[in-house]
Amino acid sequence: MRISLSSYFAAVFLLAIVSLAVLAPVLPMKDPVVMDVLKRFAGPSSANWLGNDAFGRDVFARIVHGARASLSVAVLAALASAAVGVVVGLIAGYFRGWIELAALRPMDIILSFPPMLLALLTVALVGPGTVTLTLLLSILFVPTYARITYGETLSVRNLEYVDAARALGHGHARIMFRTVLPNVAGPVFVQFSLVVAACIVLESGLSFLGLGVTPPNSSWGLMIRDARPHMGQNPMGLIWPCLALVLTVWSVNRLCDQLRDVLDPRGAVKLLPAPGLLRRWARALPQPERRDNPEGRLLDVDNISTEIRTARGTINAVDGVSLVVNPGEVIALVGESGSGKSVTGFSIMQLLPYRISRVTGGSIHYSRDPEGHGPLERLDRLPPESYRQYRGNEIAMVFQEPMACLNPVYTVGRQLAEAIRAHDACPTAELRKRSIAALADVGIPDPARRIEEYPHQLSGGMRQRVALAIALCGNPRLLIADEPTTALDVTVQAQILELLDRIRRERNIGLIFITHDLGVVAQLADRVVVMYCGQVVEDGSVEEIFYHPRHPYTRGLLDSVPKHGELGDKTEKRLLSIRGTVPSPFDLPSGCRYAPRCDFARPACDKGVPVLETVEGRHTTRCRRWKDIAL
Ligand SMILES: Nc1ncnc2c1ncn2[C@@H]1O[C@H](COP(=O)(O)OP(=O)(O)OP(=O)(O)O)[C@@H](O)[C@H]1O
Repeated sequence: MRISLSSYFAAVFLLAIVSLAVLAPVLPMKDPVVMDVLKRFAGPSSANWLGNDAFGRDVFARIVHGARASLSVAVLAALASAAVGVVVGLIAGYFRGWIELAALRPMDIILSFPPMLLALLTVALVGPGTVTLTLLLSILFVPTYARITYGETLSVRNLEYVDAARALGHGHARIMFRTVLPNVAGPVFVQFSLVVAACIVLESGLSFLGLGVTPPNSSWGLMIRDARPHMGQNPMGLIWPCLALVLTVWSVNRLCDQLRDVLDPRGAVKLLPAPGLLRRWARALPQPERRDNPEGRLLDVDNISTEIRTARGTINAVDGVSLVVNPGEVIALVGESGSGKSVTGFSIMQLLPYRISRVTGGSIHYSRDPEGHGPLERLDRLPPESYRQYRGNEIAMVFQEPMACLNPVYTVGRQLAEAIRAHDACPTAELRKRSIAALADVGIPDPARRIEEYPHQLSGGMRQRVALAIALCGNPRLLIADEPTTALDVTVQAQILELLDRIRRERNIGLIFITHDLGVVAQLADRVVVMYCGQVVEDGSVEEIFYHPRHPYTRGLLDSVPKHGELGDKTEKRLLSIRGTVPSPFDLPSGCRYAPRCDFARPACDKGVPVLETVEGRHTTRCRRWKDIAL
């Protein structure tokens, strides 16, 4: 990134003025308060570089000491207000609800007062002085930071990389400060420059009015106040403090603007350390209910329903879904867009859209025993803090769009290191080695170089491999992959599928593969669960689903797949599409939800929702007519 010449100038000017201000007491300078009436309005000389003011005081010394007062008040106030405002904005935007209300209302109250009026009132009541001024300015500018951070947090909090951080089992504080904050830091930096500038101007204004820094101390506002009555006689007395003021304000703005560009997205802001305490606390939280696991299942989702509240009303995005995953087994969850596949995955991961959705019924059990047959633990009743023990460590998730779920401001190495550290206390010296090994494991060439790169420097396929490497850092035994290949081209798609298959076999991971592409399913899955309008309409082995479908919707999906030799002659015919469209979740048919689009529907199909009937073994269908129709 190119740094402009004006930024260099701003940096040099600020460095000079700040150094002078800090070192003022030890520099061999004139005393800024000592008067010499004989030198009244004397011009610049080798002894007095910028001349003398109306009381014969050295103007250069007063400018430097004025910088000390103006800058310390402004920077301290801007930092204090930033510290409070950013935390308030983050908490309000991240948690929302009543916390949002409680955090933001006081901000609105402060904002409703014009700053100058409030400053005048307070200083008039408390009395002028540097400490009062700093405190006052700090309070005045908290709301501006809070509102900016709040707005930015709202736009970031639902992005996939925040979900991915949750999926890794990170706590709220860690997500807020290490995932969300770096992504909202840009506007906060710009705001910091504006607040410093505004504080310098306000301090000068109040000192000019005699309500800020008090004589004999020096400040730029006081200098302007002293020079104003003599501006005809000695215009330079006014120009020097004004010039110092303008150049400082401009330099701060310029520099913060450039800093924002440097830090986002190709730099990293160092933030709070990992809250290990929260992790330890999570281990002491309520433990799940247990039940026997004679069949050795890894995951047993039984009849879960999930509702989502929208502006138009509440929808049952998932309605009585059951599925079972055994260790090392691949379950493909297929169906058209909006059939509830992702919501099923999010329900298992407890990553449903915050506050607007919840699992309303059914149960989700998971076995932590790597040997199988260990007890099944009930996850759906666990409080979120307890559930975090499972996310990342036991159950991980990869998402459709890797660019959106990788944090754009961190290098690949740092994101891997975070993921590794989230699961075990890996020593810093080993982190790099383990990050490189994790990348090599997902087939990334030259991993030592790649860990130094940012997500935008990688191809789509590589990003997905990185996302997978991050998801695997906690050695999960169940992986939910939500359309991980949809955003990739066909060749890369095939490579990612091969990779998933290899990793699954090597680690005996159970995989729920969410897709709308039956072609992909044939390559990877052991079983297929077909979903339509939030319900499972057919569940069977790959052979049963591909060669002996027992639901007309499954047949329709199969007919929509482009010709694939390995699927047998049934698909080697003209490409068909299912007529009609998926019904709106607000207006679902009262009987079989597929009936309006089904070529085999009879009037009886509209009466009551059909139940899942067993065809044979674990093969089930939600079609009343499966015995009568030839598919
Ligand atoms: N955050 C949300 N707010 C409102 N409705 C939602 C939200 N997320 C999902 N839905 C609704 O829930 C239903 C199921 O959505 P879901 O994303 O699970 O479908 P899907 O089968 O995964 O589709 P796709 O293949 O397009 O991802 C849809 O009707 C969808 O509109």
